[in-house]
Amino acid sequence: MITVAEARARILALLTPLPAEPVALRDAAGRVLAEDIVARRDQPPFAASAMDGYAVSDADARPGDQFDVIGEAAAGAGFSGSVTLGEAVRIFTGAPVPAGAHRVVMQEDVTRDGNRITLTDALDAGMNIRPAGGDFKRGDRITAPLRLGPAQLALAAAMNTPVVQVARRPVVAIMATGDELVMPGETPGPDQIIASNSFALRAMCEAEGAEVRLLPIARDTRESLETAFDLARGADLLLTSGGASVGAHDLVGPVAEALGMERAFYKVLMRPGKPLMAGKLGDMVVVGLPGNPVASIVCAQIFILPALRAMQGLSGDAPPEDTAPLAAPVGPNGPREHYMRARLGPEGVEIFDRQDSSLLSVLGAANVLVRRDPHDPARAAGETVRILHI
Ligand SMILES: Nc1nc2c(c(=O)[nH]1)N[C@H]1C(S)=C(S)[C@@H](COP(=O)(O)OP(=O)(O)OC[C@H]3O[C@@H](n4cnc5c(N)ncnc54)[C@H](O)[C@@H]3O)O[C@H]1N2
Ligand code: MOO
Repeated sequence: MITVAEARARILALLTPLPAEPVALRDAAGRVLAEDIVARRDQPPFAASAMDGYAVSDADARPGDQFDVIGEAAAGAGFSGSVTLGEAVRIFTGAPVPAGAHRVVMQEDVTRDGNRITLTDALDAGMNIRPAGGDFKRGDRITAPLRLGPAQLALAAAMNTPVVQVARRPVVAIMATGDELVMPGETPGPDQIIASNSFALRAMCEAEGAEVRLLPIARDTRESLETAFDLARGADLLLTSGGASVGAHDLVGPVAEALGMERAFYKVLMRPGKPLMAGKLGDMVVVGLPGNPVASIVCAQIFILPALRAMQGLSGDAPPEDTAPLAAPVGPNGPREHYMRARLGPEGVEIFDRQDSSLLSVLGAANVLVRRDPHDPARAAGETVRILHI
C-alpha cells in the first residue's frame, strides 16, 4: 500500500492542465485566472476628492480664514478653471480636484454665507485628496494563476477589463455504484438505502470550479457499469463511489481495467479511504472512491480538491493544515494515516468517539479532521494536533 502523499502525487501525475478560455468578467466569479490582467489605466485617473466639501489652494488654512466659492466640481463633472488663494471650489467625493487646489476642507468644518465660506474648525492632518494612480497604475497586474473572488473581480473591472482568460472548468462525472442504492425521494426496497455520496461530491467539486455530470446509479453488474462508463465519456475526471473493495460485487476496478483503464494505484495507507483506486482511461482520469460515505468525502477532500485545483493551474498540494490543542486524550493510532472526525471549539479539539466511516451524522457534526500519522502514540489533553478545516 502506498502513502497518502504518494497517492496524491500519482493522481497529480495523471492530470493534464486545462486550456484557457475567454470569459466575460461578469461570469468569472470563482474561475481561475490563466493570464495576467494588466491595468489599462491609472486609478484614480486624476487626483480625486476624498470628501464632500471645498477645494482650496491654501493647504495651511486656519479657523477664521474666508474663501469665495467660484464654482463646483462633482464626480463625473470636474471644474475646468483653477483655484487661487482666497478662492474655493465646492467639491464632492470622487470629483477631480481642480488645478491649483491643495486641500479639500470637509463641509462640516466651514460655515457658508452666500458664496463665501468661513473655516470654523482646525484642519485635519490629511489633505483629503487621493493622488492620481494611488490605487494602481497603468501596467500594474493581477498575476495568474489566482482564483477570482469578489475583490479581484472588482479590481479587474476597475482596470477596465471586460473579458478575462481563465482555465476551462474541469468536467467531472460522478457515478454512484451499488444494487442497494436509490435516489432520495424514491421508495427503497427492504434491502436498500438512499444514495448520499454523489451529493457531497457534487457540492465539493462545484465549489472548486468544476462542471459536474451526475450519472445514473450503476448497478453491481458488468453491463450496468460498462453503460455508466460509456456515459462518462468526455469528462476530464470520473469519480466512482463504491464497488472498490474486494467483495464479489466490487467490480468497478475490474470493469474499468477491462475497458482499458491503466491503473496508477489501488489501496492507500489511510483511514478512512483504504480501497482508493486511480487510473487513466483514454484522456479521462478515473478515481475510484470507497463507498462508505465518510471515506468517499474524506478522500475527495484529500485528493480530489487538490486535483481540481491543479487542473485549473493552482497548486495541487495537500489541503492546508492548522494546529489545535486536544480537549481530551486520544488513544494510539493504527498503521494507517488517520483523518479523524472532530469538533474544534473554545476548549480545543474534541475527537469523536465513533469513527466508523459509515457515520454521516458524525461527519455532519464535525468541523475539522484531525490528521494523525501511522502509529502516532496516545496523546494527552492539551497536546497539539494537526487539523484540516472542513
Ligand atoms: N474484506 C474486506 N472488506 C472490506 C475492506 C477490506 O479491506 N477487506 N475494506 C472496507 C473498507 S475500509 C471500505 S471503505 C469499504 C469500501 O467498499 P466499497 O468501496 O466496495 O464500497 P461498497 O461495498 O460499495 O459500499 C460500502 C458501504 O457504503 C455504502 N454506499 C456505497 N455507495 C454509497 C452511496 N453512493 N451513498 C451512500 N452509501 C453508499 C454501501 O451501502 C455500504 O454500506 O469496504 C470495506 N470492506
Ligand atoms: O477505510 Mo474504509 O475507507 O474506512 O471504511
